[in-house]
Order: sequence, then C-alpha cells, then structure tokens
Amino acid sequence: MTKLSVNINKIATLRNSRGGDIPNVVQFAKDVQRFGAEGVTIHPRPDERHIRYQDAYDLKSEVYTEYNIEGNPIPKFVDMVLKIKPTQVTLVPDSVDAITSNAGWDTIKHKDFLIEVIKEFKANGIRTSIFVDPDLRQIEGAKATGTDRIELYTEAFAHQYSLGNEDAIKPYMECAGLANTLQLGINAGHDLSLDNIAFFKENITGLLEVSIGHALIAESLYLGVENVIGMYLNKLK
Ligand SMILES: CC(=O)[C@@H](O)[C@H](O)COP(=O)(O)O
Ligand SMILES: NCC(=O)COP(=O)(O)O
Repeated sequence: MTKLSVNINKIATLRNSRGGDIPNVVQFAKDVQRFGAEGVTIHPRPDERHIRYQDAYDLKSEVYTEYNIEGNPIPKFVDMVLKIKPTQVTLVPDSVDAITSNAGWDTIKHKDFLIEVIKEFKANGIRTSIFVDPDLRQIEGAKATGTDRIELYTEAFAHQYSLGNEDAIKPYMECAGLANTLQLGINAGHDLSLDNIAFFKENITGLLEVSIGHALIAESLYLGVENVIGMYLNKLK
C-alpha cells in the first residue's frame, strides 16, 4: 500500500504573503488528515520562505498520521528534528538559495556525512529517508549510508511524462528493483500530480509513500481539497 503524504509548504506560502495567519497551517494539516491523507510533509527551508521552524513544532501534536520533515541537515535543522522526533526525516541536499529541490544526494561523495547524520536520527527513533536521483549508483550508495528509505526524485519523470514520454519511468523502475533487492524502503516525490500518479504507482514495485504538495494544492484551487485527496487515494489503490 502506498501512503499519501500531503506537503503543506504552499499553504504556508499563502499565509506568509499577507503576514497574518490565514490560511492556518495547523488547521490545514488537521483537515487533510480528516480527508484521508496518511501523512503530512513539511520542508522548512533556512530562509523560512514558507514553513517556519515554529510551524514544525506546532504541527507535532496535531499530526496523528505520519509526520515527515524534509530538509538539508544543517545543524539548525538537525537540532529541530531531534527535538520534535517526527515519524520520518527526509534529507535533501538543497542549496540555501534553491527555488525548489532540484537534485538528489551524491551518496558516494557524501557517504561518511550521511552515515553519521542518519545514525543520529535512527538512534532517536526517527525513520530516515534520503532524496536521490534515479541512478543505480546512487541507490547502491544510499544502502551504504544505513538509511531506512530512499525518496526517488520524480521531477524528471513528471516533466517527460507531461511530454508524452512514458519511457521516462524506466530508470525509476530499475532503481526500485535494486532498492527492493537491497531492502531499502521506497518513497517518491516532486512534481507528482493527478495526471501522472497512477502511471508512476503502477510501475513502481514496493512504493511505500508519495509526498505531494505543489500540484495537489494547485489542483485543489479548482476541485477542492477533500475531493482532490480522495482522487489521489483512489489512484493509489
Ligand atoms: C524535496 C521536494 O521535492 C519537496 O519536498 C520540497 O518540499 C519542495 O519544496 P518547495 O515546496 O519549497 O518547492
Ligand atoms: N518530497 C516531495 C514533496 O514533499 C512535495 O513535492 P511537490 O509535490 O511540492 O513537488
């Protein structure tokens, strides 16, 4: 079964745009869970452009499904995650000024660093996942870090699929096959949408979780949040 984790970054973007507390991020997280989401994902960036560190603390008591905090493991981020102890932490090698996540880890070059930071999170009972490109060498490197799971970075698939290129799924299928052999859990995310999620899901064996935000929030502007979450859940069955 593939769990749907709703990334609520863009709710925070809208909230911050007027300087107040509308829409309320915590209430939105409560509502998406009530509508059937099986997880809530946030990605507090160092500039707090959308999710603030305080949001991460505020959400802890209200997320009763799976709580996934994503980010680059800079000291401030690591400290915050160790204090909150979410269900899962997803490590993403974002640069501070990145407009959005745009690359997976070089799990070979950063092996020693990842081993240490993953060990610390696991010692605190936090499930670990690392954001990776669909590259077999990176999957092998991920196994060496001791991570529980990988998150396949799906932007390349989403873009090519939107152009009609279904072959773009092939690297992801190969990487999923290797991950299953290595007993690495498989998550996926970035630019997944109502248009591409069913095709992705049906081709990826062992997909445990998808985290979806940008498209889901945009689709909800037209179709409604509860309706859209139901549509994703149906496509993930
Ligand atoms: C890692 C990833 O692709 C997403 O988790 C990320 O949260 C998107 O960040 P923005 O919402 O800032 O684009
Ligand atoms: N890890 C991916 C995520 O949380 C949401 O990415 P997107 O759907 O906003 O592109």
